[in-house]
Amino acid sequence: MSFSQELIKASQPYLIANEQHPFIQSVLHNQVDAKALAYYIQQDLQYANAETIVQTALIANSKTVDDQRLFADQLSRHLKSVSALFQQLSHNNHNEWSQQYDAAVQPITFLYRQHILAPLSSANLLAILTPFEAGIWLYVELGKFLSQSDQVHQDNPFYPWVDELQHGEFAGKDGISDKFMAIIDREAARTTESQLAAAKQAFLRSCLLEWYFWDAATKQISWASWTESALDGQAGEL
Ligand SMILES: Cc1ncc(CO)c(N)n1
Repeated sequence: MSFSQELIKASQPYLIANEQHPFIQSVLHNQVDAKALAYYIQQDLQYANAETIVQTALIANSKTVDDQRLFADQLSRHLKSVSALFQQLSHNNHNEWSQQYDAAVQPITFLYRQHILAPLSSANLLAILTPFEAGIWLYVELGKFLSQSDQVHQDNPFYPWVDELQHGEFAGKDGISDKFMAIIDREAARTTESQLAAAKQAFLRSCLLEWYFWDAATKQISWASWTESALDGQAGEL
């Protein structure tokens, strides 16, 4: 079994948990809560900014021009798709695009951003790529799940997201997720057991943080709501 196959196998329970999350289920039934979607749009834009930083590090830590070009091309596509997709989602959700971009980074977004940014100081391609690719892989799988349900149509405000992940540059044999997995396998073949174990843990933690990302949107978790619960002495629930 290749290392990427091992990652995909180990993350199946996380994928199922993401599919079952009330946010994803609400998409499936075209009952997305407008407040949850507005929160998601704002916070995912902040996550996408961290992805931009990760991709500049992937370019900087590549050993070949071919790798640099692959990462640079993907960064360019990322920047184009981020604004187009989020403008569309904002429009569908009746949110003013100009108000979405500068939102404060809320707790789960903060954690997830830190998680994908943490390996940058290692200057190690496998360590930097693996937790970032986990998010892309999971999104492609969720996109597949939603589109194969045949229940998400153009009248669904989340439709552009599903469409982007199925027909964009992400999915399929020539999609970026498979290309990133191929680089992960190439790097995994020449590293140590302990680095592999760390990369696997980072991949699974990304899948876990994806679940919390939907959960944060559903509950609109904020530093203010966290502070309120803590200072009120309420039994802590995320
Ligand atoms: C939270 C999250 N995970 C993964 C992706 C995929 O790029 C994204 N845009 N946002």
